[in-house]
Amino acid sequence: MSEPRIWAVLPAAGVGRRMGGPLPKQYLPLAGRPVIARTLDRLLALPAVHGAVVALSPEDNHWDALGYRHRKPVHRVPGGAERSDSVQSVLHWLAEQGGTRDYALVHDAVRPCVGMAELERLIDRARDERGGLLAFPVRDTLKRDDGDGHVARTVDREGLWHALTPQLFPVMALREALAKAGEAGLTITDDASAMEAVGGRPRLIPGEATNIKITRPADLALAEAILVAQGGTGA
Ligand SMILES: Nc1ccn([C@@H]2O[C@H](COP(=O)(O)OP(=O)(O)OP(=O)(O)O)[C@@H](O)[C@H]2O)c(=O)n1
Ligand SMILES: C[C@](O)(CO)[C@H](O)COP(=O)(O)O
Repeated sequence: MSEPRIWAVLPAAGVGRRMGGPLPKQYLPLAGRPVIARTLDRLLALPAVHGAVVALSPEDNHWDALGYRHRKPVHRVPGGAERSDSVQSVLHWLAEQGGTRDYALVHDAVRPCVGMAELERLIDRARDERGGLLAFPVRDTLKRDDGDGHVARTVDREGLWHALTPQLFPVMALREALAKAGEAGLTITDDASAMEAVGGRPRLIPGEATNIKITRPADLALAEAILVAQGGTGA
């Protein structure tokens, strides 16, 4: 029997409401190369990653124009209404293609600054049933508001982490967890929260604050500065 493979799973079917503008943010140029192409380049550079599956909006008319090519396989599937639906669509496809023993390395298409060291750390430490996610501890003092623009109290930040992507889980376990969370009507903003909802305790693997998600316009300049600092703006 062949070894289980790791697939990069890229939810890329969002419209970028907070970014605004006509072009979805995953296709915006970042230091001269589209965001999604930079993200794919980094994930596919990992020897442990077999290939990628990208979830695109059914209305997407930008992917083909991108002409993304790689020596590893890159597949596309239709995404869904929510990020979790897009991830689920990829997992269904992988299961249908015989990937029931494989792993999903789920990564936002709009996190192009993910570093090779943190990627390798996640794969080294979380390639098992428990799985894991990149994250970093909350550094700032946290305030709870009173709903009227004033501080109600300061929140203890001890033990709180920012959840990043990638997040690494077995394809079938994540598929089942997302289905159960959906049936229960839970709001699932990341893949780990679906695993948690069915009793999982994913590993927190130290990630970098530079692994930002491009969400708002100012994030583009920040991402470019991070790429320059990493020495990684080459197209
Ligand atoms: N129905 C959706 C919604 C989001 N995503 C993807 O999930 C990632 C993280 O989501 P987010 O930053 O929230 O992207 P958008 O949904 O595009 O942004 P916004 O919430 O501002 O509209 C992005 O790569 C986005 O394309 C997806 O595949 N399918
Ligand atoms: C998946 C994610 O990027 C982890 O931080 C995040 O949960 C997406 O959150 P958003 O609020 O939908 O942008």
